[in-house]
Amino acid sequence: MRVDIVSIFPDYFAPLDLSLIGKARGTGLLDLSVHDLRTWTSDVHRTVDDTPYGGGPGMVMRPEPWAAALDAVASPAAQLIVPSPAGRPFTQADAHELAELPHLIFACGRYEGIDQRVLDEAAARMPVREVSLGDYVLFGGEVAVIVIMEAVTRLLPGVLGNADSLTEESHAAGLLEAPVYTKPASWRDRAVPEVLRSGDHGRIARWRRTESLLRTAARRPDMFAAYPPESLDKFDRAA
Ligand SMILES: Nc1nc2cc(Br)ccc2s1
Repeated sequence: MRVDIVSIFPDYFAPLDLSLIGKARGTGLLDLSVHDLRTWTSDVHRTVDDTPYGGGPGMVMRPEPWAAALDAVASPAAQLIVPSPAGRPFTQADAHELAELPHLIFACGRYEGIDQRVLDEAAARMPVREVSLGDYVLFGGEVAVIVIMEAVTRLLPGVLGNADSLTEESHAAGLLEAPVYTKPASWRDRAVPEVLRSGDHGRIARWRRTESLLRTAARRPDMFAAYPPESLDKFDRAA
């Protein structure tokens, strides 16, 4: 997968040199380039913003540098991802979709955002997704891109050592993950649920599914309501 990130703060992406994303870059699973938007400015002050038409607070990112940047990094297979508080909610399903794509371009907005014509112009040549990571406002899109890059990269074949982890995790099957435990069997007088130490894999699977359903019902009624009723098995805590 090829990924191009355009930002006025390229140093924000140093974390993408670390851990499994850094390894994916090293092995060639991920071809990631980070670009400074100011590369495509033409004035001595390398200006990327200006005052908003219609008035209002703050500044808006100028279209010209963005148009030149996108022209420079685009490819016929590229899709543009723009984190925005006004975007569609980003979900695990979106992460799976993006993980299948050959080329992602991330545009990191700052200030009050990017001139809308940049997105309109881009949409004439490639799919454009404005995505939100939650109902809050950040200083810019950089942190959101790091989050999306983690969610997507871990789904790329070969990145996670144990691909099985992807089947059990939260949101994988439309449910939240069951609680997890490790040694010691008893810690500060708190014991690991006996079923998990029973060796009875059928019981363990039922217990985990029940815990997932209960957690989802309690913490994410929206997800629980969307869970297909035919998939609901009886709550069997006597697993
Ligand atoms: N939650 C989010 N806030 C912001 C702010 C800016 Br400025 C750009 C992108 C995003 S995504």
